[in-house]
Amino acid sequence: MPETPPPELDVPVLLTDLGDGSAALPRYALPGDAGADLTAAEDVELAPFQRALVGTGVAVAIPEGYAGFVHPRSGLAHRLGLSMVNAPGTIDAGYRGEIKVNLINLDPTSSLTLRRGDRIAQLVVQPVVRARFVPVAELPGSERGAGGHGSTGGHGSVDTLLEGRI
Ligand SMILES: O=c1ccn([C@H]2C[C@H](O)[C@@H](COP(=O)(O)OP(=O)(O)OP(=O)(O)O)O2)c(=O)[nH]1
Ligand SMILES: [Mg+2]
Repeated sequence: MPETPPPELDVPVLLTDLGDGSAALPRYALPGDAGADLTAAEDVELAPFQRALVGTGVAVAIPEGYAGFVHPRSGLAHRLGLSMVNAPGTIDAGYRGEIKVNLINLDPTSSLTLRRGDRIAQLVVQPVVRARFVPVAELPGSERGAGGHGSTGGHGSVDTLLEGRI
C-alpha cells in the first residue's frame, strides 16, 4: 500500500517566557505521538492533594476548525500521582494567552517537586465542528434511547459487590 503522509497543520507559537530560555515549543517526543509535550515555566512544589495553575511559557493561535486539548502525561501520573484538575483542558482557537495547566498531586502521602523545563502535560490538536443547536419538539429515535449510566449492564465484580445493596 502506498504510504500516505500524516496530515500536518501549522500552529503559530509565541514563547511568552524567555527568562532563561527554558520555555520550549510544544514537542512530539516520537513520530506518531498524538500529544506534543508542554513544559513548566516555573518550579512548583505540590503537597498531597494540592493543586497549582502552572504556566507553560507558550501561547498559540490554533486555526479555526481546530482546538487544543491539554492532557496529563501518563508517566507522571503513574510514578508521582500527578494529574490535571480539568483534564482535558480546552484551548480555544481564539485563545491567545499563555497555556496554563491546572496540576494536582493525587498522591495521598508524598509531595512532589517539578522544575522549570520539566514536561508536565501534552497538547493534542484536533479538528472540531461547531454545532448548530436546533430546538425540536421530539428527538429522532435510536437503539440506545434514554438508557445510560450502566444500562448495558455487565460490570463484572462490581455487580457482585452491589448485589443486595440496590
Ligand atoms: O487547561 C486549560 C484550559 C483552558 N485554558 C485557557 C484556554 C481556553 O481557551 C481558556 C478558557 O478555557 P475554558 O473555556 O475551559 O474555561 P472557562 O472557565 O469557560 O473560561 P472562559 O469563560 O474564559 O471561557 O483558558 C488553559 O490555558 N488551560
Ligand atoms: Mg469557556
